[in-house]
Amino acid sequence: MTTDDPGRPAPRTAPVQAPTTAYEPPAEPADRSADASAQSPAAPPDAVTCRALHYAFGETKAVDGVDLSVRPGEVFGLLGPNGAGKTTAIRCITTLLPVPAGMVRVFGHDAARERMAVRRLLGYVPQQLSADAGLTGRENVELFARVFDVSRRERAARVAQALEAVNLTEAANRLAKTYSGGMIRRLELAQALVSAPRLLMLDEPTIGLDPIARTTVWEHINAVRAATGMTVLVTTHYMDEAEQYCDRVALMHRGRIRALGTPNELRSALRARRARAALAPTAPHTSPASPPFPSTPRPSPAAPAPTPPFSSSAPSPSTPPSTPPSTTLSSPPSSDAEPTLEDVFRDVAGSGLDEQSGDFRDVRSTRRTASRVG
Ligand SMILES: Nc1ncnc2c1ncn2[C@@H]1O[C@H](COP(=O)(O)OP(=O)(O)OP(=O)(O)O)[C@@H](O)[C@H]1O
Repeated sequence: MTTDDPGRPAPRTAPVQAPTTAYEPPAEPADRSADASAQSPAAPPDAVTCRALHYAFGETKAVDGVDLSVRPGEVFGLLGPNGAGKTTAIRCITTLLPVPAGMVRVFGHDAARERMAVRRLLGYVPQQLSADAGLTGRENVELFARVFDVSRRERAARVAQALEAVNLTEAANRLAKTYSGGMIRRLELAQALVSAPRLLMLDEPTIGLDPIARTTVWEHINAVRAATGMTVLVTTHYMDEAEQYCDRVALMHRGRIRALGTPNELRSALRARRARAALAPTAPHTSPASPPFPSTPRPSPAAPAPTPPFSSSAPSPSTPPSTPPSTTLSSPPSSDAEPTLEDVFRDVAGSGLDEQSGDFRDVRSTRRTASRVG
């Protein structure tokens, strides 16, 4: 592990830098480490390597051939609409869902063959509530310390450190049921941190929180990361969070990764595609070179918490799907505006995003998560 100055904000750039090519559809992700065998034997292993990862629930292909590598020390964001397969991928990496040998490695350990070794390296904050409302904050963290086999000698100090890291020392002796949504998320973070993980996995860590609580959660994540060099793998619906806090992101849709790179690389690649499209001869729009749909409106400032851009496109019985504007390649809509990450997503995911993202189960589970912390 590397040690940085804990007082300094975490760097936006991953400590381990290797040239990355932003993905351009329809090719496979161009990330240099998508192929683990490309790493030299002497190179330190990636924090996470997935090779052709797939997982199905019956007929539903939740994850459908994902190749990605998360580098040690980076904050890696897995983005996508409801039902994209983010949680399933995360659960495969945590070993909670079984996968065949060779598909997932965590710091070089195979998730199928070395399950316990993988688990010892992980801290995991699931979408579902993992804190016990009837216990105090401290008791909740102590419970996790025991479950994760923190030695009895170290336990009290580690629990105190974890609570301190998320600014819950003062509230530690209160029952968790008296905590606000933001405090519960921070408590869950303390639970995950108590085992001093090398890889922290967070599934929608800020869903349902107000903007201030969201920022606070991220500040704590970043402070711990800066102090310990831990790697963070996070799923989120919030594009703005990904832009601000993630070194690299993978955009996931229908079980597959559609784009992978730094937010800047992905935006630049879209800018270049739009420029090429603008130079091309006029033709009816059939390619994903320009966004087929107008951008999702930004959430209303009056809303208690920002609406995830993706969930607003979930199917609704009363809202018909938006109609694509008729457009040509020589006049892509908003081609001169600076593209956002959401534009990139719409570009690579195409028209399926609005109409078919997330079924009832997916939307319901997101809403449940949001309401239980809200
Ligand atoms: N336990 C399950 N049984 C059956 N199907 C499931 C189960 N869990 C997930 N799925 C399906 O697998 C697909 C991927 O779901 P997953 O929860 O991984 O997506 P997600 O991107 O994490 O979505 P969300 O943002 O809503 O959490 C969806 O079609 C979902 O309905």
